Amino acid sequence: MPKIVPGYHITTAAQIRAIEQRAVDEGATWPDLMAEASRGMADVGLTVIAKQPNPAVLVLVGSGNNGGDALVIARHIKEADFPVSCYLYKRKPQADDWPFAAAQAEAIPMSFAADDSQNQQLQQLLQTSTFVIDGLFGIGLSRPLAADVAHIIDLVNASKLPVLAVDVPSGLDADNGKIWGTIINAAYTVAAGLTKRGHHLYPGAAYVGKLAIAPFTLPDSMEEPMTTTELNLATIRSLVPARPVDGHKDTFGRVMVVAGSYLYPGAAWLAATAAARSGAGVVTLACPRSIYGSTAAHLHEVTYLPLPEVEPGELTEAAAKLVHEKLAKYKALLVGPGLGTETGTGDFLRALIGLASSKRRLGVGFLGSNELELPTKRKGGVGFGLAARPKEEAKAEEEGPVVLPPLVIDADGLNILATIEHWEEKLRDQPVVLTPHIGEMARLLGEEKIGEDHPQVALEAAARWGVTVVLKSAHTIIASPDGRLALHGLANPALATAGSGDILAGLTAGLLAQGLAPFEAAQLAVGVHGVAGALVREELGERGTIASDILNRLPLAWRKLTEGGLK
Ligand SMILES: NC(=O)C1=CN([C@@H]2O[C@H](COP(=O)(O)OP(=O)(O)OC[C@H]3O[C@@H](n4cnc5c(N)ncnc54)[C@H](OP(=O)(O)O)[C@@H]3O)[C@@H](O)[C@H]2O)[C@H](O)CC1
Ligand SMILES: [K+]
Repeated sequence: MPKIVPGYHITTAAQIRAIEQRAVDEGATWPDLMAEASRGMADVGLTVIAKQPNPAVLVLVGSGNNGGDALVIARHIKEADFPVSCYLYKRKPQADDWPFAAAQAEAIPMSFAADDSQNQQLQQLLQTSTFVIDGLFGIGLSRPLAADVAHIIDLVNASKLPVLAVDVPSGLDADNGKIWGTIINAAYTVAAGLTKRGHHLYPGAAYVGKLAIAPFTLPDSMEEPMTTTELNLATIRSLVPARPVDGHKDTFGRVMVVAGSYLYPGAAWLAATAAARSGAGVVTLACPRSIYGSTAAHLHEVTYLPLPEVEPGELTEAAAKLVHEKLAKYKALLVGPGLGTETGTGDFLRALIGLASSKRRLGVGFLGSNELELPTKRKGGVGFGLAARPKEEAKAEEEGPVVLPPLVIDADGLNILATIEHWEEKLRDQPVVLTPHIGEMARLLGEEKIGEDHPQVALEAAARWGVTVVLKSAHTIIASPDGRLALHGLANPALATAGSGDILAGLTAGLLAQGLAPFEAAQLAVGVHGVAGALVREELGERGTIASDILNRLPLAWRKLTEGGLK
């Protein structure tokens, strides 16, 4: 089985070039590669063209191999007996340009942008055409578009004709979804061989339209490992953990959710309910005393650990001790949603995860950590370890060291973290998932705003901090410290509602409790959250939806994932 799987692996421009090179090293020729990819792209185009009453196709041809593909596609359209003409940008007739020569041999009409300074020919062609193939630029575009070609793209978009983009819509940066000035607004995009990161990342992803993949014989082996995967229904499904019929509460794991405050009680409710709806066995909500009564009055499916406050809205370091005392049985800990960022709450969080506080340093370690150096007796150490190991549990109780289960830090937990110098020292290489949105990410990085290449930002941060990072935006990115990346390309405005992040954090913790590794738990949480969001949109539309609509559709989302669809 090839190591590279279309629809699963996503490439960068450099990776696709390495793949092409390897295919050539293994005996393929460049014309072979182009012929194969272009055949698949033409087939997608022809299915649409064939449905039009009097189709006439205009093919835009650039100077590189994307334009080469477009010329081969033009021939296939001609062979299928549909009228076709080409408009060439910076592509001069040259003897060694075989795609050009082959198209010319078929007597396909050619117009040259170089002879059309006012774009009159182009406008005429657009008026007499019913369909456009965009082969101006593919993965070779990595600088702002020249004004002349930007104008060509604007005219094509203004024509409102359906466009099929060859590999990527021209104007898109294939590596990061950036738009180089302007971009073809494609109704269809056919990726050559594999999808590229840019297909899945906004703002460019909004112009991709329906995305298909043209088959391309992939080399069986690649020196450079394929590290980016696509979170689609199939891949999400593959992550769902088995649910033994004889399972019980502890089989499915206990989750401790530390969330909520006087001003933000709803976040606690959303995060804890999502953890419960993740399939976890038991959820305990550790929330400030000031909201305990009202929360417990309507959230009945979780157990509670009311936490002491300095005053309503501000926790104390003593609350951390209380959580530590209960943690031994828990397989995952979520901290942050709606906590607020008061000073006492900051002290609480530092103490909870064993980060140095202004007053003193508490030792905290993590579950499953080899490097855990638990502090000596009675010093109140905290580390990561495997929960519910009776001996260690007893030892922890006797000696004081606290073992943290896999941890999710979200929202205000991240805002507090960002105020602590070298916060990553404690978390590095531990089973930790951070779930920042763009603003929280900037704070964690100590920057005003993050770079435009979000996958790169997330990957570098995950590697630097040694934790899994879920960078939330219209296209959520999940980066593992070992360099793996998962992209969830389906933007869903129904998910962009207050409280949606609390649900994602609760789901992630719930899946960690069920034994998934951080990168897998994060992907599945993003995936099932997305499926629930899609169900909300299907049923209620995009406007007026609230976070609890998503929460209520989580069971259906699981059913859709495990039973393969709803009736
Ligand atoms: N398996 C596969 O993925 C296959 C992909 N194929 C197709 O090949 C293209 C990539 O082709 P490439 O030639 O590397 O690059 P492009 O065609 O995208 O563009 C390069 C040309 O564009 C010029 N350029 C670049 N930026 C600009 C700009 N801002 N303004 C104007 N012109 C620009 C560039 O000129 P230079 O001056 O930089 O040299 C090039 O002339 C891929 O996307 C697929 O469609 C193959 O078919 C094989 C299989
Ligand atoms: K293109």
